[in-house]
This record gives sequence, structure tokens and C-alpha cells, in this order.
Amino acid sequence: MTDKKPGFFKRLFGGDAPAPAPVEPAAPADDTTAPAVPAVTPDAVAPEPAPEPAPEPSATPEPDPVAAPDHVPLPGPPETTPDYVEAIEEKAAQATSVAAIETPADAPAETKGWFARLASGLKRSSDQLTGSITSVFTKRKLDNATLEELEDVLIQADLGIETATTITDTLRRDRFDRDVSGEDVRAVLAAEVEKVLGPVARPLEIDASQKPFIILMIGVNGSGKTTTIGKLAQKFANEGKSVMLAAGDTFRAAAIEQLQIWGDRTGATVVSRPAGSDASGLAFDAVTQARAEARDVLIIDTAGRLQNRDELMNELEKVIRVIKKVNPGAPHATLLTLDATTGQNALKQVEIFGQRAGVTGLVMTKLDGTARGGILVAIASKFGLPVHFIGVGEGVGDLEAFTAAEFAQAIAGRD
Ligand SMILES: Nc1nc2c(ncn2[C@@H]2O[C@H](COP(=O)(O)OP(=O)(O)OP(=O)(O)O)[C@@H](O)[C@H]2O)c(=O)[nH]1
Repeated sequence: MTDKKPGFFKRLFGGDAPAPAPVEPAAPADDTTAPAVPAVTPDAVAPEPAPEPAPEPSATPEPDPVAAPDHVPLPGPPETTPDYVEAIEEKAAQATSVAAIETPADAPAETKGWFARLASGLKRSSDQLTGSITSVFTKRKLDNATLEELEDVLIQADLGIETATTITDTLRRDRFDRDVSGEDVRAVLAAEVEKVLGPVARPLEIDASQKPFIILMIGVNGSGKTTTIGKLAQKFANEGKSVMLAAGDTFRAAAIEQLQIWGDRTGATVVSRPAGSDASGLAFDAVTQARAEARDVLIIDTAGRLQNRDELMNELEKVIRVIKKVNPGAPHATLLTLDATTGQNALKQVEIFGQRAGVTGLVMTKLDGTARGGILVAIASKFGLPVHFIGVGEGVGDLEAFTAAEFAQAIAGRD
């Protein structure tokens, strides 16, 4: 399912020349302060229930709090105010309008704008790292002080202490008290990063005996779930698979519309309910319908939620339990989307979502907008979870299967 374009990673991280210091986009606020999508239903905040009866497949639509004309205050946590809802809907509408321009038919991924974005944005991670390495290793013999400086550089690049230590240990063993160039260090860096990433670079395999093969897409707010679903739907459609999408972010009307647009664009059927409906009921309907229609793939969207919001994580667990009522082996893949710009917080997301939802694989998005791509190495080293795809832009073609060697060479600034 890989439609790899030659030179993708080269475009992603660029060449050797260090760029001006990157301007890091603001990372999401600390967990305790960042807004959460308030997809809280009475079900979600209830304590762990006894096995609940399967929702009515064709339940009467529940009230639509988002669409209420007088903006009656919504149930749920304090940030579920009409203003907040309006703000996130406005953001989503902007995203939708941007994406709407870039339909596969009228604007393929390789437009000039896309390459320009890659050239200016996607090489931030390697530029920062290689620029710092070059400044440490200008005409210096490898001594303890240099190795310490290098270790700091690697840790600041989010590679993780373990990988940083392995790299400095290797250099200490092989090159101590000798002249070492930035290129020597980048070669060791690339080799060590590839060793860490090799085992996790695994394609998402769709088991054709499962009809449908059910993919659940989860992650924190704005991490790229819906966009990734759209990109995946296009990939599967290109492979001749029949795809159904479930608009499981039932809280936001705009999220449902956003998925509908991706469905129209990619030819996938979209199962949805009015905004404000119960997400697990929607999941039940979608799995039932996809099975009845013997679809190849069903991708279920979910509302974004911060990993430390217990009631929202309970709701996610409920969605999974309900899916299992229809198909005990499902979801066949539970993909966590990680926004690369979040840096270290991504480690916490993998840990908690993994515990609560049984993550089977990762998709890292927005590598084009950050100097913190090294976090993928730390995540791979700590969790060993498969990394299936990386996202490098908002367009339908901006999702690539993840490959270790190219990523390692690229992040080390090597050709
Ligand atoms: N630059 C860039 N932007 C991306 C990428 N993937 C997604 N985005 C953008 O990130 C924003 C959020 O993406 P969504 O797909 O709406 O995220 P979500 O996880 O569904 O969001 P919630 O429903 O709010 O939880 C949108 O503006 C997307 O276009 C990527 O790889 N690169």
C-alpha cells in the first residue's frame, strides 16, 4: 500500500546546510491546562458499567447541543462552553477549506506549494540537529567535554537519553582522543537511529479475511486523526478496496462534516449521526453496516481527548467494548496519531493510550512543522510499537509509509 515517491525523505529533511534557528510552533499546553474535546456524554462520565446492552442500531437521534440555536450550555467539563465549541469549529472549518482546495482530482500532492512547504518546513529537525553537531565538532579532538556536549545536543533533539548514550558510547569506544568531524558523528548517529527504528518500521497490513478490517483512530485533540483517515481512505481506494468511514467524533458537527468531505473525495461511504449523539452507538451502527455490506475496511474516527482525562478515556474504552460486541476480534488495528510538534508529551500519550485502548500502531503527523522529529526515536526505543506512517502535510498525498533507513539518514542530515 506504499506509493512511495523517490526522494521523499530527502525532501523531508533536506541537505546538510544548517538553516537559521527554527521557530518551533507552540506545543500544546500542559496536560492540565490544554483544552480537551469535550465529548462527554452521561455514559462517559459514569463509573465502569456492567456490560451494557448493545445500543439500538437505528436509535432516534439524540439532541444536538452544538447545533442548538441558542447555545444552551453543554454538559461536561468547564471548557465545554459554546465559545470553546465555536472556536474549535472555526478551526476545523478553516482546515476543511484548506483541504477542500487540495482535492486529489484538481490538485495533486506534488504541487509547487507542496514542495515549497517541504523545503522550508520539513527539514527543521535535521537542520537543528546537524547544525548543533557541526558547532560542537569544529576542529576538536574527541574528549569527555565534547562527548558531554554532544549528549546534550542529542537529548535536546528529543532522541531520548538511551539513544543519546548509545551514540556517545560508540564514539567514545571507537574514536576517543582522535579528530572527529561532524560528518563522522552524523554517520554514527544515522546508524544508531536506524538500529532503533528498524524493528518498528512496519507496514499496516490489512487482513483480507476480515470483512471489514476495522481500524480505530485515536489521539489527542488536533493530532491529525481525521486528516490521516482521509489520507488512508485514499490509499485504500487506490488499492481497489471498498472503504467505509465512521464519523465517531460525534461531539463536533464540523468534525462530522470534515469526514464527510473526505468520504466524498475518496469515494468512501460515511456513517454518521447528528452531532451530540453517543459515540459508541455510532460505532455499533458502523460496524454492523460495514459487516452487512462486506466492506474491506472500516475506519472509525474518534473525538480527540487528552490522555489524562479519565472520563474521556472511559468513553473510549466503551467505544471499544461496543465494537467488540459486534466483532470480538476488532478493532483489528488501533492507531494512535501523534503530533510531532508536541515533543516529549507524545511519550505520555503513547503510554496512557496504550494502556487504555491497546494501541497496535502509530502514525506520526506534522513532521513538516517541527524541529522535534527526533521524538520518534525516543518513542521507538521506549515502546517498540510499530510505526506505520508519517504525515508531512495536510494534503491527501502527504502520508508516507515509514521506513527506518531513510528516516535515519535524513534526520542525521546525510544524503
Ligand atoms: N502540517 C501538517 N498538518 C497536518 C498534518 N496532519 C494533520 N494536519 C493538520 O492538523 C490539523 C488537525 O487535524 P485533524 O485531522 O482535524 O485532527 P484531529 O485529530 O481529527 O482533531 P480533533 O478532531 O480536534 O481531535 C488540521 O489543520 C490538519 O490539516 C501533517 O502531517 N502536517
